[in-house]
Amino acid sequence: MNQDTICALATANGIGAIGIIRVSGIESFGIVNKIFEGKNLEKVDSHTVHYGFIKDEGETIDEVMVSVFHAPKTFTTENSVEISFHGSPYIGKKILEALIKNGARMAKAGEFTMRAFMNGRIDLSQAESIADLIASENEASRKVALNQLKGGISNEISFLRNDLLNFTSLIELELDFAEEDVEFADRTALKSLLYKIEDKLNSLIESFQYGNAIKNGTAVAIIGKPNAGKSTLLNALLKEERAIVSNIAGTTRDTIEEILHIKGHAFRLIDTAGLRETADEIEAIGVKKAKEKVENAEILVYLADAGTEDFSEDIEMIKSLLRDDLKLIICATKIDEVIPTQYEKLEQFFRNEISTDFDFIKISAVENQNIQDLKNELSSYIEHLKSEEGNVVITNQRHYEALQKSLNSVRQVEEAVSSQITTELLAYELRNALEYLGEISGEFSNDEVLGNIFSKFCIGK
Ligand SMILES: Nc1nc2c(c(=O)[nH]1)N(C=O)[C@@H](CNc1ccc(C(=O)N[C@@H](CCC(=O)O)C(=O)O)cc1)CN2
Ligand SMILES: Nc1nc2c(ncn2[C@@H]2O[C@H](COP(=O)(O)OP(=O)(O)OP(=O)(O)O)[C@@H](O)[C@H]2O)c(=O)[nH]1
Repeated sequence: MNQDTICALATANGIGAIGIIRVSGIESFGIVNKIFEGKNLEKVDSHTVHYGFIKDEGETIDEVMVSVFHAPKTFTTENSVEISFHGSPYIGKKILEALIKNGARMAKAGEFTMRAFMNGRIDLSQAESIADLIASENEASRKVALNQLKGGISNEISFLRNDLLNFTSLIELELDFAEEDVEFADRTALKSLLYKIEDKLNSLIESFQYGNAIKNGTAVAIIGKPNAGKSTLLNALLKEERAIVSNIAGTTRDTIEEILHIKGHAFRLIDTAGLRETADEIEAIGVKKAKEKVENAEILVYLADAGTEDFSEDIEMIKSLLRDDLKLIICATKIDEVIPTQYEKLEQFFRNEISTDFDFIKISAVENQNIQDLKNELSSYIEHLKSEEGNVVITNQRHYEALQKSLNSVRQVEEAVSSQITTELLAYELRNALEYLGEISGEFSNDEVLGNIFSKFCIGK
C-alpha cells in the first residue's frame, strides 16, 4: 500500500470563484493541520467542513474552507482533505508549496483514481469511466460513462467470467484425478456456456461501433463538384448551432471539423483545410483528395446540383469512393432552381447507375428545404447502431481489444472441447480466456497497462 500523502489542484488551472486542492494519504490530517489555522483536523468528524486560514511560515496565505474525510469511506479510501480557496492559480500554487514543505508530494496524473482502484473501491473499467465522464461533452457520452462507472461493463463480464471459472475449477480437478479418468465438468454444459459467452462477447464487440460514435462522434464527409452547394449546406446545417472548429492534433493533414449535434449525438463534418476554397477542386486535385476525405468517414454525403445536365462525373466519383462500411447519402441540391419533374427523375437515374443501397434526399440549402430530412437520415444511422438488447456499450479501445482476445480464446476453448483435446490443454485454454476476460476489470493487469491508462488522466483526478 502507498504510504505517500499526495496533493494536487482538483479544479481547472485558471481563475475561478473557488479552487480546490485535494490531499490524500495517511498523513493528510497531520500535514494540513500544520498549515491550517482553525480546528484540529485530527479531532473532527468525517465529512465535515471547517472554516479557517492557511498559513505558511507565519504568513496568512488565504481564508479557506477545509473538508475532512476519514478512511475508508472516501474517494481514494484513504484519509483525505479538500481545501477550498479563493480561486487564484497563484494562491493554489502557494498552498501546494506549503503542503509539500510539510510532507506531502505532488500527485501524478490520475493518481487519486489509481489509488481508488489499487485500494479496491472501483475496478479498472470504472476508473476509466471517470476519465470518460470528465471528457463527456454530450448526453450520450455522459450516460454511457456513468453507466460504466456504476459497474455496467464489469457486471456483464464478471457474470460470464464466474461461470467460466467454475468450469475451469472442475476441469482442473479432473487433472488431479487424471488416472481415474473421471469427468467432473459436463462437456455439453460447458459448450452451451461457451456459446452463451460467445454471444455476449459478440454483442459487446458490436456495440463498439455505437460506442465509438458516442465517444468520438460520427465522421461525415461532404463531397461534391465545385459549386454543388457544399458551403451553403454546411451553413444551413450549422445554423442553429455554434460551430466548434477544431484542429485535431496528430493527423498529418490539417483537418478541420465542424461539429453538428443531432439528438445528443455528435457528427463531425469533415473539411480538409484549403480544399474548400479551391474552385476547381474536382478537376485539379481530383479523386485522390476526395478519397482522403472519405477515408476515415463513416458517412458520405454526396451533393449533386439538381440543375446539372450531366451526372457522369458525379457517378464516377461516387463509385470510386464507395466502401462496404460507408453509408451513402446522395443529396440533390438547389431543388428550388429546377421544376419538380426534373428532379423527380434524378433519384431513378442515380438508382440505375449505382447498385449499392443509398438514401436520396432533395434539398434546397438556400430556401432551407428538407435540411431536416438530412438530419434525420444522419440520426437514423446512429439509431441503427444501437443494439436492441442490453444497454451496455463499449466505448473504450482497450476493452474492445480485450473482448476480441477473449472471443478468440473462447473459440479456442470451444475447439478444444469439440476436438477432445487433452484436459491439460483445455485447462490451459480456459485459463487464457479467463485472463483476457479479467483484463477489462483489471483483475489481470500489468504496470505498463495501468501506467498507460492513468497517465492520460488530468493531475488531481
Ligand atoms: N468535493 C468533491 N466533489 C466531488 C468529488 C470529490 O472527490 N470531492 N468526486 C470525486 O471524483 C466526485 C464524486 N465522487 C465520489 C465517489 C466516491 C466517494 C466516496 O467517498 N466514496 C466512499 C464513501 C461513500 C459514502 O459515503 O457512502 C465509498 O465508496 O466507500 C466520494 C466522491 C464528484 N464530486
Ligand atoms: N438556388 C440555390 N442556390 C444555391 C443553393 N445552394 C447553394 N447555392 C448557390 O450555389 C453557389 C455555390 O454554392 P457553394 O455553397 O459555395 O458551393 P460549394 O460546393 O461549397 O462550392 P466550392 O466551395 O466551390 O466547392 C452559390 O452561389 C450558392 O448561393 C440552393 O439550395 N439553391
